[in-house]
Amino acid sequence: MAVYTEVPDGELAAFIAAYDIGDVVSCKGIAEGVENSNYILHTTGGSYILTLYEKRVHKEDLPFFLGLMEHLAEKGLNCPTPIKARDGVALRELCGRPAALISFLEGMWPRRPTEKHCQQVGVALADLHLKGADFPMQRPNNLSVEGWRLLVASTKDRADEVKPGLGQVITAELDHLAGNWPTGLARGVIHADLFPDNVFFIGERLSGLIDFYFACTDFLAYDLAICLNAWCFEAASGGRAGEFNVTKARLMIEGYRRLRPLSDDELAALPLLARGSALRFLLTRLYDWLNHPPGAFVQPKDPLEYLKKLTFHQQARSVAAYGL
Ligand SMILES: Nc1ncnc2c1ncn2[C@@H]1O[C@H](COP(=O)(O)OP(=O)(O)O)[C@@H](O)[C@H]1O
Ligand SMILES: N[C@@H](CCOP(=O)(O)O)C(=O)O
Repeated sequence: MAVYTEVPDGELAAFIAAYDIGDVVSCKGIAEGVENSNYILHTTGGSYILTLYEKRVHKEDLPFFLGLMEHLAEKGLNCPTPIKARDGVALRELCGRPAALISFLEGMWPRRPTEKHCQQVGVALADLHLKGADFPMQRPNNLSVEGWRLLVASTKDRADEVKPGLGQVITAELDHLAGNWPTGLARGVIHADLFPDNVFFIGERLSGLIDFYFACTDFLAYDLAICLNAWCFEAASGGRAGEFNVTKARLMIEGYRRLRPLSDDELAALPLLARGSALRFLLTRLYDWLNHPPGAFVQPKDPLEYLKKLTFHQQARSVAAYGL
């Protein structure tokens, strides 16, 4: 469960008193999520998410994340927007942690993504890229090639504890990607973690995007590659466990292209970008797997799920593998 910092009632009341949102009715920790402490806060004025930013989120990045949410929400993207206190400031401190209130979004994330979900995610991702195009701040992606290099260095010696030969696989993959990573593709603001648990639906209609805490400036098509990995492989259990669903991929890419056309270079780079994205999540999961303290309440995610995805993309010869 992701409540690392407990907030005593007195401190909460003092924090909320800085806002014009009424009085606290209830404040409950949210079990989902892994990075930060999140609470659902009901006041006499409405419902909000209270987030206390924990160790992995750097304080200096918060103006980028909060500024981006505000920018996108103002442009009409359905995403949370930071709530400003009476003094006009959204980023504050609570229990010794950076903290912010953001607006509450209705909806549920899909436990079993369908073709319809994937198509709408493609459209929403392109919408985010277009609406983010004039966001003035930049944030380098610290989980691109140089970040992978650091993660490989810190995991390769113990990677074979998870699967024999894994250390060699990640080292060779990093070499391949570092030597071939594209340079000239269209860049802009990307979400960088648009997994099913960060996309809300009401019924079958996409109702909003959350969790902008990995957002950064990088290739737009890399964001699409992240989504292909996160949405288009069948769930680990069930008849087609782990298989790539080419129909979902085609619908997602078509959905994306409806709002933002992909250049020939972007399409040609897709298999490589998908490999990079698979390595990125393989490495962060591997790092967490090897370093999580025994008894920690957040269960680390399975790194080998992303090894299987990486193997699929290594065999993809062109964008035809993704249904185009
Ligand atoms: N703006 C929001 N509106 C409604 N629920 C939210 C909102 N932000 C977060 N949540 C809830 O909190 C959970 C964890 O949020 P998330 O940002 O993914 O956390 P973390 O960054 O710690 O992984 C989500 O799965 C969702 O249930
Ligand atoms: N999506 C990442 C982990 C980050 O989790 P989130 O709850 O912040 O979306 C993964 O699956 O490895």
